[in-house]
Amino acid sequence: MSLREHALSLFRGAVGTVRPAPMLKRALKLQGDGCPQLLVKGQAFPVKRDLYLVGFGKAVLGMAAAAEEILGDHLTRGIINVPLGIQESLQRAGMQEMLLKPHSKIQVIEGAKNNLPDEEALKGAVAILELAEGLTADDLLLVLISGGGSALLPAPIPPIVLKEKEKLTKMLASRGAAIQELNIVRKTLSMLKGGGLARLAHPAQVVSLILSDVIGDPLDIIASGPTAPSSHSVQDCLQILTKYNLLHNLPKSVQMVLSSSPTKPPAPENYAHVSNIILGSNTLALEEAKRQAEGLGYAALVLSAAVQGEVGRVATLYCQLIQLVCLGFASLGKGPWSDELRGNLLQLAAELQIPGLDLEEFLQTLRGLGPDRPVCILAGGETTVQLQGTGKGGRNQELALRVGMGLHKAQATGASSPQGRCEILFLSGGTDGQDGPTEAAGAFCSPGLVAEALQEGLDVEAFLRNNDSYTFFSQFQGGQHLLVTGLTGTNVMDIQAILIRATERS
Ligand SMILES: Nc1ncnc2c1ncn2[C@@H]1O[C@H](COP(=O)(O)OP(=O)(O)OP(=O)(O)O)[C@@H](O)[C@H]1O
Ligand SMILES: O=C(O)[C@H](O)CO
Repeated sequence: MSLREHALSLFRGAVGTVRPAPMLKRALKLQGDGCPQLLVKGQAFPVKRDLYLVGFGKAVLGMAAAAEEILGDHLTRGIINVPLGIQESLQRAGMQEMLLKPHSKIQVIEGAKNNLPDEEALKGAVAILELAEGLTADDLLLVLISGGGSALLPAPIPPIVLKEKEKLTKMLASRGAAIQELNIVRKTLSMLKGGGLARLAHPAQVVSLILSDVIGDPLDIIASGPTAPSSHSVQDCLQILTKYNLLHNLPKSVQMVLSSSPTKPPAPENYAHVSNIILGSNTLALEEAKRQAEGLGYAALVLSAAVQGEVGRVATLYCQLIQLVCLGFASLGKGPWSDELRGNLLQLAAELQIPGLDLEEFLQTLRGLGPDRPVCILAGGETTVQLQGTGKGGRNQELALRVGMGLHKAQATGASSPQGRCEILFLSGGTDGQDGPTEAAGAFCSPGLVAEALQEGLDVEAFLRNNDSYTFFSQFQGGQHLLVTGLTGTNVMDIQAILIRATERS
């Protein structure tokens, strides 16, 4: 099998493990008929009376379909808020298993066009709020949460109206606020976010099943943490509004809510009736890819599930890592060149501030692998692209193209480049199957990409300048280096795989 076939199979395996149906079937069970119990990853929750389900997020339709199959007649009623048009597009894609059955007890509300809160999403949020408010101590509320949940669960604290909240969110996003910052502000202005849903559902038992699309899987940030205790105060929100120069332009309603917000978030004791359980994450997807890579004979290592930073810097990090592995294959791993490369790599990793990454340790493990086995380095997270051009692309395709350019430059500068002794493949893909506004999930690249593109009259630098990675990959060698999976129905950010094997013994 080619490296490319291996990479594709690893990507599919990683995504497969966090698809709603297998993920829920692994984690959720209902046991006993007389006094049934919900079992989630081994934790038991008695269903004393009624069992309700609510959900919000891009992957929630498939999660709800799988959950209803497991819960059967024990489910009393449910409401889910999902993206506009999702039922039709899943139907069209032939993904029947992600759709609810004809006589489902779960009501589906579609809204949040373009991932922005709207009247439909508000209607759904109000329906969920009313359901939660009416629960008793004998009820159990199962909450399904995935990325995109924030826009699908808008419930602004009066007198704030939806349009005002939407405008503020848009302004924060356009000024470059990170998802953590955006969601801290959303939590402060919402009745349901920041633990609000869980507090409203009290005294019912609340069990939330979460598919994480945020680096580090922070419960209080994913979908703005509607069932998680918030560690943020109104002070944090004010700081963010100040940082983005928005404090002095706030509508009266927002000012009123901010000035009457309690200075401290509700204490953790208010959440004794709640369990938040992460069912799927980038880490889980990478673990599966690692397992499968080992099965294919690779020495497989996970670099990090939290790779973040400007796409060009991240591409450099991957190029340098590839160089180091190839040096190892060429038995050139000791000496000044390697030390310089190592130093650069460590400095770059420090700059990128990848949470939890101990690169020194990673490099040591890498070095200990020995020269004979093919190497698979896996990583995940989300890069950022500062759009300069007007082209069509996504962060994964741009990353792959930049890695291709980096490897080309490294090859051109080193006469005895260690890359010559290695076969190398890089893949980056979005686990949701859609990279930016394109039909592809990502792209593959290898060191020959730039030179081969030139033979077809394609100038990679020019495509990069115009953020036109999708157009490049569509044209280059008939589009065969695009990763096309179609919508996957899940989302745990992006995944990268680097596969390297020696072509000759030195
Ligand atoms: N022409 C382009 N080239 C490179 N990146 C682009 C381009 N156009 C948009 N993007 C990037 O695509 C991203 C938006 O796409 P996408 O919807 O896949 O990501 P998202 O909003 O983070 O959603 P999700 O988390 O569901 O994947 C933004 O990060 C944006 O910078
Ligand atoms: O919905 C949201 O807030 C984002 O997708 C992060 O979870």
